[in-house]
Amino acid sequence: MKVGNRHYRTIWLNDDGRTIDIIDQRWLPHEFRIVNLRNVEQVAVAIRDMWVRGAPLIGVTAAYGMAIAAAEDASDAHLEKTWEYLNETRPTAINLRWALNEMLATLKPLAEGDRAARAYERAFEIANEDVELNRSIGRNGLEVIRKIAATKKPGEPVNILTHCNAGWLATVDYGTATAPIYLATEEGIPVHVYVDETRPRNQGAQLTAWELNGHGVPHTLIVDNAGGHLMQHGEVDMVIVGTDRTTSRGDVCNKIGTYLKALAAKDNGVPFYVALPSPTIDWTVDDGVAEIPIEERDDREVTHVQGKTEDGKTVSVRISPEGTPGANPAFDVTPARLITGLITERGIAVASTEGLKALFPERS
Ligand SMILES: CSC[C@H]1O[C@H](OP(=O)(O)O)[C@H](O)[C@@H]1O
Repeated sequence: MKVGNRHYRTIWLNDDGRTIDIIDQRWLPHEFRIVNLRNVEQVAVAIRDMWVRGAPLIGVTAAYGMAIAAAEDASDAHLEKTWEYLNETRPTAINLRWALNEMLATLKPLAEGDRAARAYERAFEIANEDVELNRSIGRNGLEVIRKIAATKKPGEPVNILTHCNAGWLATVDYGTATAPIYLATEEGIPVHVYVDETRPRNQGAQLTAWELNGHGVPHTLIVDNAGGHLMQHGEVDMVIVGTDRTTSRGDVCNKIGTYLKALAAKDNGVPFYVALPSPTIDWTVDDGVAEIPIEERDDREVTHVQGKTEDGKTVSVRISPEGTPGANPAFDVTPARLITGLITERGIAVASTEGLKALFPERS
């Protein structure tokens, strides 16, 4: 996506042809920092500590991590050890395991001497596939926005609420939930986005707001707890969010707080859509609440908040008393019954086993 007058992806191969460069998202919106990841350990830290985040981007970063590993030592043992090491970085987004499996399946049939080159090639392919999947999600989601726009008075915007960041920063480019918003804006359909701040890591306030600003999309930052009130007062025409893992029956695991938005949307008759590329579907899992591991992050993310001082320093300050512990589940699961539609690269599926199999018959 364009940042100033330059087009960026969130991750790319460094000119040295071996290491990878990423946008270090911890410093946005105040600083746009690019960092170079030189080895598998640095890739693991970048994923675990959310220098990069977002299910598809986590997967692509891990894929490049496998390529760096293959360049170090292309033996089965080293690749399998790297698989384990990177798979442990974050437990919830299925794209991480999907990408690692994809890389192992690509490399193991090859002679060791051919593995490194193919690994970088495959990682780059996965990155490009992500961009194409997101463009398709954008086109399919645009239909939903167009239909709502047709019910509005001329010039009146389609009011969309989104939670966390499922934008281009969560993927290689375009995003999932934001892709239809970007296409609608480019087509001249008036849209306005309510951006949930998304405590505790504030991906909405710090990342989605930054993205929408950069793309000229009208938006308003709101506290997470305001969404239900806005829906009660007819201020929200639709909700669109991303997902870190969607089950074979359409249960959706996403950033903590998504479930509460879905409940409010159901109670107020507001359409609730989830945008996802098919690698985010975990066909081996049925009941999301019972089966999806929910990442528990450091409670310091709850007891402290990061911001920028007036003199430009990024600081983290405590907001609760010393000694008050925090609980920090990073995701929750929205049951399929609360979801209006799953916007995939192949079209919009009803959130059900049958709905997903209709779009992905090869999974029947
Ligand atoms: C397009 S996936 C985006 C998804 O990932 C985010 O989680 P995190 O920032 O912790 O990686 C959030 O759940 C987004 O909806």
